[in-house]
Amino acid sequence: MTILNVTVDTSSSGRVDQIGDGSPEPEPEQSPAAADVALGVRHLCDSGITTLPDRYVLPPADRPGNISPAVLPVVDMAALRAGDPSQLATLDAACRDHGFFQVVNHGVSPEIGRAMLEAARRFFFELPLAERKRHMSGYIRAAVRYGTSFNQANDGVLSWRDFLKLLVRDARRLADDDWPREVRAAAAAHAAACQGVFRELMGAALDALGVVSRRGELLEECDAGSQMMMVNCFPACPQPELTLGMPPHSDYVLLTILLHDDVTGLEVSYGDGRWASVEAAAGAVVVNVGDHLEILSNGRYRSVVHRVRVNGRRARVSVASLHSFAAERVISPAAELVDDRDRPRRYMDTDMAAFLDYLATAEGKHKSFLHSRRINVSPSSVSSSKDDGDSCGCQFSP
Ligand SMILES: O=C(O)CCC(=O)C(=O)O
Ligand SMILES: [Fe+2]
Repeated sequence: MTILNVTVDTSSSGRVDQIGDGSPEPEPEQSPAAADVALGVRHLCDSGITTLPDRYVLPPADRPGNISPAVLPVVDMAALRAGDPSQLATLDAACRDHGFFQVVNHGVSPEIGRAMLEAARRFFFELPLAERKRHMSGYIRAAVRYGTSFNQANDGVLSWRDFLKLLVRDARRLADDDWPREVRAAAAAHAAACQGVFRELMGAALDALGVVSRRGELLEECDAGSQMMMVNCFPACPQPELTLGMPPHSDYVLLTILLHDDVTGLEVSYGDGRWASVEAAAGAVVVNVGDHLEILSNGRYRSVVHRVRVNGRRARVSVASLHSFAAERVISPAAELVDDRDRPRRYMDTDMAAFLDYLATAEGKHKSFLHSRRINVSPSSVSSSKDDGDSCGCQFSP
């Protein structure tokens, strides 16, 4: 996988770490409080705050409330590899009805994930600010970017999150010299493992969708596509009930492979205002469908809105590996999934320019990009009655 001449880094929806949100260094005229905010939540915690600064306080309607656990479908990768048709049906249903699922028997050594999380913790919690700051950058194509919140330049309310973005520039030489040396080896091993899982799941998803004519070509595009790892840090928060670690968003990619520690926090939307918390079996990998796969599948698969809740007692660390085609590629519904009779085309062509245009005008509305690409079709002309037009919603009832 090589990402050359990429104008904009591919990332998940709504984030501008890839677009450049101005200098994260505090401006000289900023008040000390503003400067602290720009340096991230990890730094705010070190400064000894006991209440949540106003910039992080969400309006009551957007605060996290009571939720129940989500029951994520389980996809057995070993059975998929063995060509078990019922497992392909399980994957198909998971992408269609849930958008999130857990993968077991993926073949990735648990040591790789453990080492990645340990390296992330060392980076965020052991490195002094002066060291971490060296990786702060406003340069949009930086292979490394240390930042805070979600879309720091546009966020009306900031998110209780710091992150380290690691762009994979060359899949054959993963240990990028620009990546912080504290995480380099662990991140390279983890990135390679995620690529393998992504490739296998995409092959199976294309089979399940019946995308046969261009299957090989599309998988080659996956191999030559984009990968970015977002290493997220959600420190323990003084008033967790007033804020979020990540606001509601969907991921602007084909698939996201998610690794997190034993602290819960990820929540998925039912699409009707209710949320469910994601818990995966030990050793399982959590995977979610992104906007590009929803479009490629012409709405058969769902890119589900999710968010992260923070915790009053324990810090949480997660690593999202975001995978798609090359960043400059136009994404359209697959030809096999569109016809003039009962499967009208449901999405406009989408590219990075459309995404950036949307972001520039959509302050805070991280979750609506996909909706802006939808073509309204009358329900009577759609064969699948499953999709009620709200692509955010999913089914997680036990
Ligand atoms: O921390 C998590 O569990 C989710 C992170 C996430 O949604 C993302 O990085 O896009
Ligand atoms: Fe996400």
